[in-house]
Amino acid sequence: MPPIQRLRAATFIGVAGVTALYFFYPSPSKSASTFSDEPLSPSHFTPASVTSTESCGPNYRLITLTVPPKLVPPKSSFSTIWSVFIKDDDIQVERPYTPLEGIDEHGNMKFWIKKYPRGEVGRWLHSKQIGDKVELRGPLQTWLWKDEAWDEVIMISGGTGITPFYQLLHSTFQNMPSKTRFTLLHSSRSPSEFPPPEILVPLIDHSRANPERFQMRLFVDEIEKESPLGVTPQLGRIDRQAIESCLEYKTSWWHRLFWERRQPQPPPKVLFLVCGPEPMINAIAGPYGRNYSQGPVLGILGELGFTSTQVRKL
Ligand SMILES: Cc1cc2nc3c(=O)[nH]c(=O)nc-3n(C[C@H](O)[C@H](O)[C@H](O)COP(=O)(O)OP(=O)(O)OC[C@H]3O[C@@H](n4cnc5c(N)ncnc54)[C@H](O)[C@@H]3O)c2cc1C
Repeated sequence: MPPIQRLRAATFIGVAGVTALYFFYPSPSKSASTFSDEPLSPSHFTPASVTSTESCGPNYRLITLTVPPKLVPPKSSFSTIWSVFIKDDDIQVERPYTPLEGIDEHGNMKFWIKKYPRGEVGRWLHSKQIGDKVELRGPLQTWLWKDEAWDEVIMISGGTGITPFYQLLHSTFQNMPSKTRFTLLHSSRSPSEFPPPEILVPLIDHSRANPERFQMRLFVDEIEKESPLGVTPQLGRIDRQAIESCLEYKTSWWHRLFWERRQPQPPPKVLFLVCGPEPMINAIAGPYGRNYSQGPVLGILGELGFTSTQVRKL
């Protein structure tokens, strides 16, 4: 074979080998071992049992997975906001899911899980019955919440994107008092796709009891029936006006007139957290960068002049 052909053949074999290695070599996470007597950890899988599974709308289920209480690590191992990887044993793929209220001392974790028509792990989890075993590993840090770092936190979610925000709010409401003010703007396609009462009722109750600390607004693309739970959602997408209205300073006129004029206040430290389907993230905060890095702040928040230190895409 002439040298040029030999070089071409060697290059072809090299490229094919690297490509095959990329696709077929097991990643360390998926091939992590399973231990049934070691505490829950990100580095190995732990068997959990399905202890509850209930339908809440055509494509949604609330599923509780339980690990033996002796395998629950100390509370200090879990920092809000965290998730676990759940492994679909049939095809050996894993996806992250967010325990709504973290984990309790009995080893229970409750999840709100959506099934997509061609989605692998969501459909597999929906098919599981009480008593079935599911392997999971974690906790994995989705994003680390630091109390007192922000005056105002504005969370914008679509669909199951509300789950990390529910975990954050559930944990901060329990650990009162925090001075941070929270606003949640959540959007679903229609009222029948709203998060279930287990998620919405505690949030609505908290916003009614503590309006100065927590406000929430629900948005829908279409209204096909009366909204549940006595909340009136706004028709349409979360737009620039909805976001700007969260930023209006919420104090009485006499406070502004007599107090702030004498004591000029520094601007509040505002943080935006955004979680949901990609088109929504793109419109609100601009697309992710390569390999799910944050990318620049574009979209509505970019237009409003917010920077990467003030915006986090989860
Ligand atoms: C940190 C983190 C926490 C998460 N927590 C939760 C949670 O608590 N509950 C939950 O239900 N999901 C959660 N997710 C999403 C979850 O990990 C999976 O991406 C989702 O369940 C789809 O996986 P799948 O295997 O079923 O579908 P795949 O096989 O990955 O996708 C198959 C099809 O579904 C479509 N699809 C997949 N995801 C979406 C989407 N988000 N929007 C629109 N179409 C989509 C794809 O376009 C594709 O056509 C979380 C994701 C992250 C990163």
